[in-house]
Amino acid sequence: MPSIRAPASKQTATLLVAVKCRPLTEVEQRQSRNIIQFVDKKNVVVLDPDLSKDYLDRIQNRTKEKRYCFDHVLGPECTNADVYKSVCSTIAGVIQGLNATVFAYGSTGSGKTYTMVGTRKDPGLMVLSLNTIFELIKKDKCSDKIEVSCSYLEVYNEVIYDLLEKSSGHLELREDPEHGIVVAGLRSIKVQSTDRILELLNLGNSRRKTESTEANATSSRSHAMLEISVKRKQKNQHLNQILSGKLALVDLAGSERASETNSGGHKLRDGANINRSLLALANCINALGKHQKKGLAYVPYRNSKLTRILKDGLSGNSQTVMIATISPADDQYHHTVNTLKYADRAKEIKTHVHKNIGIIDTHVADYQKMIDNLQMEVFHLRKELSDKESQVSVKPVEKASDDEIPWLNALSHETSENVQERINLQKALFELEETNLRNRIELQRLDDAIIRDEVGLKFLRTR
Ligand SMILES: Nc1ncnc2c1ncn2[C@@H]1O[C@H](COP(=O)(O)OP(=O)(O)OP(=O)(O)O)[C@@H](O)[C@H]1O
Repeated sequence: MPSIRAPASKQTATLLVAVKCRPLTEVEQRQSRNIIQFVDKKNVVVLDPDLSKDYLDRIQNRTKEKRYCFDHVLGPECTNADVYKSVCSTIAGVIQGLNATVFAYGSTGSGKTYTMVGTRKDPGLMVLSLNTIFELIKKDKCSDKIEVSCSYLEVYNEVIYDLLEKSSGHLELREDPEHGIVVAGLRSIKVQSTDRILELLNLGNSRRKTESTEANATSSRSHAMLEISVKRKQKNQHLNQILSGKLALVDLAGSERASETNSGGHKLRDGANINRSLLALANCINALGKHQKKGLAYVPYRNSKLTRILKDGLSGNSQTVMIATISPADDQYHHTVNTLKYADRAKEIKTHVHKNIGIIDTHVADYQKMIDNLQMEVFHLRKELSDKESQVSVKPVEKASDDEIPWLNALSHETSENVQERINLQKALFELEETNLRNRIELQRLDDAIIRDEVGLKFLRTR
């Protein structure tokens, strides 16, 4: 396993928020009115669904009309490829060791699954980002070894299931000191092409819990997360480095009111759990939004499995995109405004992005060998440096006669070359000493770990 080093540099990123409004469905076209107006590519207006309000109400601010501004707003005519274009800048970093999270948030039937998974004719963000990752890997010119693997999970009724396992049991979350929150026992499958991931994606989707509700014929009753992890093994003269980037694509279940979905029994319980985790997510978004405005605030990540899984995407090491999906129908006014209210708060959220750089486990003996080689190199460089220095001070100049001038010119040229070479050697020496020092620290760390293990073993044996 690679050990993750402290990041070299962190960059603060702001959560990117895009709003996608789906078209009216056939039924809605007959029964509902469109209340969404797109002012431009960033501004959207939700009209008051009450048509009886007149001009006077409007100018006296008595209407429920609301105006919002986001990074991108996309109307019903936009395809998933258009949505993808506006958020794809976050995806490319994944093959360079950065983390990215894309999640769709919105009420039941607003188009989350359509945006994330899509259809054959209009593939969703999961498929489009996978295409990008494999295209980038194909175009990559360096000789690094790149490995792609994927996992797919769902959170249903506050229990985590592996969608890539036929009869997955309940999985638990574990806090790992190096990798943060991990799902213990989740299957991660190595893949070599988009087609293979699509196969796994379809398989996972077929296992996902869906129900027909009054609000949506194929309503997702669980939150699903597809995670693509890209490991790039870099080899240089002295170090075996590994860059590991992750892309998490999340299709949340829809928030809903029991009365609207006309549910009872287990459907009612599903709904309550879905709402509970979405409420926890909304509370985290609220707290994080305040946190940016007024200083530190408590963020209740631990209130649901969903928020614990999304913790990194919401405030940790990740470039994050929120796609807020809305319906244009007037009877969805409250849901639409609610979704846009949270999306508006999410604009304030900041994350801290840095590359995940690890060192591939190297045996202690290999480190010793590396240190020996580096010490030999340092010795040779020192010797070369002192030889050059003695050469420069060989011939004292007394008086320059005419026939000595070419010789003096040559000497001056040689001196400046020697000085340059000395500088280069000095630089190389510094670099080698630095690498040497890093290796010693790693060696010390490994020694400490061995001692700790031995003490642990002794303790166990004496019990
Ligand atoms: N951009 C779109 N273009 C055409 N149809 C769409 C679009 N977005 C959504 N739809 C249609 O709207 C309906 C609901 O969409 P979808 O199932 O994606 O909603 P959802 O938000 O995932 O709902 P739930 O939370 O209940 O799972 C579907 O019939 C889907 O085909």
